[in-house]
Amino acid sequence: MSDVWVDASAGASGDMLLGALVGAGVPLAVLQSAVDAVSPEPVGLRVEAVTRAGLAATRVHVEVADSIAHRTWVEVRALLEGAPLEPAVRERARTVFAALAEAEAHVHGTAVDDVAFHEVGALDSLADVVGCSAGLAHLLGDEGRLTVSPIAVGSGRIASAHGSLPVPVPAVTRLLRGVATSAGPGEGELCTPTGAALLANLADDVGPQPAMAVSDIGTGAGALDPGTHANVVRLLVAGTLDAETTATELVLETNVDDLDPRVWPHVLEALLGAGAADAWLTPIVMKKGRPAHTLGVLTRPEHVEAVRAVIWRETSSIGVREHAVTKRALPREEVTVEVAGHPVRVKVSRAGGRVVTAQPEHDDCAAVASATGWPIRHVIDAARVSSRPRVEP
Ligand SMILES: O=C([S-])c1cc(C(=O)S)c[n+]([C@@H]2O[C@H](COP(=O)(O)O)[C@@H](O)[C@H]2O)c1
Ligand code: NI
Repeated sequence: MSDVWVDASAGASGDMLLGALVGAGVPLAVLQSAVDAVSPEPVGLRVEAVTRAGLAATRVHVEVADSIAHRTWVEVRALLEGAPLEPAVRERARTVFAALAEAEAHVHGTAVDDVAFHEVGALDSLADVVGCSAGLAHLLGDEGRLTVSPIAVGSGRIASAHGSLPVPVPAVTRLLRGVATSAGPGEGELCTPTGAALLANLADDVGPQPAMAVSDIGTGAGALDPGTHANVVRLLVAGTLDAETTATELVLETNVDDLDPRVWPHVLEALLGAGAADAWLTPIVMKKGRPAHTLGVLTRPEHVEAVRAVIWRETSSIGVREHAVTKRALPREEVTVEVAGHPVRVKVSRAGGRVVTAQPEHDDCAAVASATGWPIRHVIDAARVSSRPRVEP
């Protein structure tokens, strides 16, 4: 299961979306077997690497020898219902064609069941809708969300089965009601009825790219290469974010009331040197009202012998309590930024893909403060601000 974002800022068509899906890593066989399941005649899908205005893109050719120039919505629905398709694929394809039928019926003033698709009813459109439905079902699984950018529709006029049509064509304007659209980067029909029906009906949200750690990118091209802009649709797949980790570690504790307090910093340093994940002191008042300290150490099991040896050697303790604890940790990464020309490491942690902390390394900040004479709190602020564009989605 992955979340997906489609960038339709240069428009979209069924074949462009097929290309973007294959470019993002959906096996061609996933699309081909869904198309084979529905098509009454052989349909071949062929992949070609192309460029559009200097961008490398994937084009999927739909190769058909369709004998029927148009199909009614009732015929298309029967094909979908009779086909051995995964339910998630059938439902998506049915929803998309139902939307196309409703749009056509509205535009031409006919009953939905009487709609006869011309161009959009041919086998290549069936392949576009069913292939895209299968590809998206493959990426999204049960829980993935599909977000689509505002859609470029184009401008001008085109020739169609209805003669010359204004762009966006009437079916597209109907299909994209309520969806953010604009003319976009070039003249002509940038968004076709099939592209519009797929995006408008299969998207969970419309908007800019959501927070995601992108793992795969597909750039899909259709037949048109207008030369004015890269006529492509991009599809970004969210990777699996590093999961929160869970580990069993040990906490060692001992109460000490008779150690020269000046040696504690050395003890803590020696414990960290022996492999402890953390070591700390807590002031306490012990039996008989004596001021004392609890020494606490967190360590992975493989370091417990060495840690215990430091306690025996460096402190006056003659007994420790040891218990296993569950340690849960967020994934973290390190980025290095520059403050006044000096490097400062910043530790970044994420939860559910969102940055929850960005903490500049104190030693680096102290080094910059002493090199520049800046107050250290200003160095810390500057490091945080510099890290922001690098760490926030
Ligand atoms: O096939 C029909 S009835 C049809 C209707 C309309 C309307 O806007 S109404 C437009 N078109 C044009 O056909 C081609 C193919 O569309 P695809 O979605 O199959 O790529 C396209 O240029 C449409 O604008 C067809
Ligand atoms: Ni029409």
